Amino acid sequence: MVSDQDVLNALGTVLGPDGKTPLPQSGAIAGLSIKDDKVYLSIAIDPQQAGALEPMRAAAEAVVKKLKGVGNALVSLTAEKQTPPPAPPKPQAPRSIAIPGITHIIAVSSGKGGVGKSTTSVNIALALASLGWKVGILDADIYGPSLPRLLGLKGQPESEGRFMKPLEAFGIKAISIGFMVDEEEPMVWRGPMVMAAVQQLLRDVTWGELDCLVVDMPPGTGDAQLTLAQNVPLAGAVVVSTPQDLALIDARRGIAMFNKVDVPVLGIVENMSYFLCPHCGGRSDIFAHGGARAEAERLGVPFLGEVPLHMTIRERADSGKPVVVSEPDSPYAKVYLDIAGQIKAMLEKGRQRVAPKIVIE
Ligand SMILES: Nc1ncnc2c1ncn2[C@@H]1O[C@H](COP(=O)(O)OP(=O)(O)OP(=O)(O)O)[C@@H](O)[C@H]1O
Repeated sequence: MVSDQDVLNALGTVLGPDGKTPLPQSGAIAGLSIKDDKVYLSIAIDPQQAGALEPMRAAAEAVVKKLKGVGNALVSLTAEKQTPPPAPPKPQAPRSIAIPGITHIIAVSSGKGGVGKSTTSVNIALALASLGWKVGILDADIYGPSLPRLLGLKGQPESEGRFMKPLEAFGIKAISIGFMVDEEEPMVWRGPMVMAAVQQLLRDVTWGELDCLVVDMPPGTGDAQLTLAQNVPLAGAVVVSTPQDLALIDARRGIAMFNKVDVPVLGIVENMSYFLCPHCGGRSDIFAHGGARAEAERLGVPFLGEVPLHMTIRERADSGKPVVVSEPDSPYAKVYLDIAGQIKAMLEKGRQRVAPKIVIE
């Protein structure tokens, strides 16, 4: 069967809407899905240009159809509506196709880097597993894939035909975008490229049956993050922030991004909320903790919990044995278990994603 990468390689010979940049790098690929031998591709364009860009659409369809293993290809031009429709919102079919076997997919995101998003993702994933769920984690952090380090994983995933077998640690399945790129090779990721790589990690991996797949998103709210939030069939998103005002401004942007694409925000986690001294156990509110709780209240999203800044959390995370599994009875593990419990309850209650409004021209 043909892969997303094969399709993108073939599309490299077709110029995108500006007539200069190859389609995969043009930023215009809005969606790609492959079902058996059928390829569905959508290209985002300015609706005014629908007629002029028909030859581009036809050329893209032709090159994909020519690929070995492709029985049929359907390429469509799409455009997000420029002016909001006055009609009341109606539930729509989800734009992104669900992944068979996976019940819920959640994103863990942060408005900026370095706030402890990956540490939080891994501990939440492990906490969900210890609450009895079958869990997977997908590290989509293009700027610094850290899952292998956090879970103490070594080696590459084995392939099973055209599928990749996820690695396993502490009972959860794990795959990282780090496996798809050469670390030595600098590369500029565009939103659609991230999406193509993530689609591959979502769909070409033998995840099996999962109650929840946790996606560790790239930090920030740019093009790559927006494309991901829009195209992965997310049941919800968790936003991680530190308590400083600046981080909270970024967290607010993150929440706005998910609101824009109608992904429900399951809540905010305040990481490095307060400092717990490893010697005397005393607590210091270094960054004037509590900002994220206030922000969550202001924005009307749930506040999931405060994770202290503590040596043990860092040491355990950085040595590949996160606190939730290495010190399950510690107060730090309890914080993550409590957060995971709230997430699990919300997902079980079935807060459904409402898909963004898309117009097919
Ligand atoms: N609550 C915490 N207490 C102590 N150290 C922490 C805590 N959370 C994260 N850290 C440490 O902070 C560093 C950055 O964390 P992490 O890699 O999870 O951040 P990130 O937001 O995913 O970063 P990036 O966006 O750059 O990938 C790591 O060394 C991690 O161990």
